[in-house]
Amino acid sequence: MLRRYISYTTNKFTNCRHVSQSMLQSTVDEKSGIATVTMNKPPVNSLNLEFLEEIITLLNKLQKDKVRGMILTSGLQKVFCAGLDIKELYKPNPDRLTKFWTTLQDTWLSLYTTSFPTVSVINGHSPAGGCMLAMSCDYRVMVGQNYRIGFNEAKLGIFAPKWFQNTIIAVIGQRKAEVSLTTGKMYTTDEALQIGLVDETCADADSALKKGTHFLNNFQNISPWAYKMTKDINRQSTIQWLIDNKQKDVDFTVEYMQSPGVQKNLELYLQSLKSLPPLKLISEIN
Ligand SMILES: CCCCCC/C=C\CC(=O)SCCNC(=O)CCNC(=O)[C@H](O)C(C)(C)COP(=O)(O)OP(=O)(O)OC[C@H]1O[C@@H](n2cnc3c(N)ncnc32)[C@H](O)[C@@H]1OP(=O)(O)O
Repeated sequence: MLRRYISYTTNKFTNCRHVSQSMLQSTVDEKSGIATVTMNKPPVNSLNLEFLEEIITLLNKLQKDKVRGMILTSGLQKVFCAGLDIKELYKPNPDRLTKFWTTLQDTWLSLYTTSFPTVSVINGHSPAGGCMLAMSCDYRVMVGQNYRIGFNEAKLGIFAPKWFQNTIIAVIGQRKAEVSLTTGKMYTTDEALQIGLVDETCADADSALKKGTHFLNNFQNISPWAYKMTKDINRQSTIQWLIDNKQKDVDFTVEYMQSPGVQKNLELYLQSLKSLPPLKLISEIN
């Protein structure tokens, strides 16, 4: 098993504090208080149990450190996040799947309710759970024209649970969310901007980071308390639904995922991941 470690260092030349875990790197700019969190779990930043646990640990640490904002991005070449690790869902061990799904719920609750503003800089493909990660931030900047983003769960023969769907509805509205989720369409950068899945686009990652920082600078003169209260009230019904239905959601998912039909669909999808040439899959599923 990989040894996990956390180290903290301060770089006196850049005035940045670095936090490094095995799959996440975080740098806090001392002057602005903005943390840049880079996901680095090759090959595709898929969300497995251990990765989700690291995300929660880091979010708690950033909260404790009272950062003023966070930019979430990827250190990989062409993938922001490939969504849930399909290996957690295919032929699952029920105990691990229970822990995985509970941790996914907790990750979402932590990210969706942060006391500081958050931006995702989407510098690569971002399907399903990857798109959900981006949607759970307050603002999204997508880089370049080569990547796809969207909710392709239906293409895997599965569906997004209510709290996933409500998060999307809050961003793009009921009608667009329904079309997006039922068709499983993966959007180009321009299409994503057009339907409001992302707030801004730009040519390269550096400019996207600048745009993200620019958005976070809006909060320099906003009381953190006013920010947090406003966000909580705005997101309250979706958050409360999950808090009230956590166990029911876990029980349903664990049972549903183990059903033969779902397992067959996942098997076929995993095969297609192996057999299609690189990047063909994501364009095939448009
Ligand atoms: C009540 C039920 C509730 C269910 C709720 C479900 C909610 C969310 C579901 C999900 O998030 S499911 C995951 C959806 N994700 C995808 O469909 C992405 C599939 N992947 C791709 O399209 C491509 O891999 C990519 C992301 C565009 C990257 O392409 P690239 O050419 O760079 O890399 P590949 O060669 O395709 O992949 C490398 C390596 O990674 C494996 N892999 C890719 N995605 C995943 C994944 N999501 N989980 C696990 N593993 C993944 C892929 O199989 C390759 O493995 P190897 O062949 O190297 O072993």
